[in-house]
Amino acid sequence: MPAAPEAAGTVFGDRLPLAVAFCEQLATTGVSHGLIGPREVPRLWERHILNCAVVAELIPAATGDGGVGAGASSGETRLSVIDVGSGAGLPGLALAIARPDLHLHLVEPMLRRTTWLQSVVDELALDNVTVHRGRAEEFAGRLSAPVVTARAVARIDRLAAWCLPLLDPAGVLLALKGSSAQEELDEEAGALARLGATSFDVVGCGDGLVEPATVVARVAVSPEHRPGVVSGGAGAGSAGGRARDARKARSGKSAKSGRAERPGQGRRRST
Ligand SMILES: C[S@@+](CC[C@H](N)C(=O)[O-])C[C@H]1O[C@@H](n2cnc3c(N)ncnc32)[C@H](O)[C@@H]1O
Repeated sequence: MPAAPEAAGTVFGDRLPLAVAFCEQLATTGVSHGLIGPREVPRLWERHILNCAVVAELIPAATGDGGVGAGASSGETRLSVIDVGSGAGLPGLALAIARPDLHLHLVEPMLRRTTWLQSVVDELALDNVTVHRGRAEEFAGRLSAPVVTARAVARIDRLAAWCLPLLDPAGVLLALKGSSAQEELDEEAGALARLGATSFDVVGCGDGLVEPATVVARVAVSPEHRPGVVSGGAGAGSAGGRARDARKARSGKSAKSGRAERPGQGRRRST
């Protein structure tokens, strides 16, 4: 197992032993259960654990009033975050370890993966994580939070169609992306607006901690946004969306109708 770099101490503080235990799980059972490739083991810290944990910079501190999603337990004072397509717990478990003031809801459809995720949660005795088995779309109206995260799950238009219905009013989707982030946002600006996004931008995280910086596509919804409402459709208005709509039409299924509002779009880029 690779040794924890110095930055890990800065990011995880007194929870570093939990991060080391997570790294151990990834390097052993994560590989043997097929959740992470063996070639990733030497770079687990830099490319995966730290790269994900630094996204905590973009998540506000819990205010004490809960910020609790529809699916979260009552009485919860931690800020809820939904991680869609958690896979091997990235970024969900890395964030839960770095930020005990958050409650992470890990949404993952594959049984093999949710079983592994739950075993890691139990092994590390994390009391701020709930594992949910299912596709993000199935949780619209059942689970919501002020922040939704996702890494390597889908292109931004499809991801927004799945994730924006999980956002509370004025909530934000943080999609960990590579260098394609700005291009994807530019290409899917219309689709994002139809899906209810009011602004989007690209931000870099982990300055001085990870190299290169983690690139995040940030998509926000308005204070009037209603959780559970699925507007537009995956890739509505995009070439991919039109192709999917055409396939649905040919197969006799109707494409989802869209709210055709076009709110203002932010395009600030900072790194
Ligand atoms: C390439 S993996 C990425 C896993 C992890 N986020 C990471 O960065 O290592 C994509 C994950 O998204 C999950 N996934 C695919 N479609 C999904 C959906 N509609 N809702 C939730 N998860 C989904 C897959 O099961 C898979 O675990």
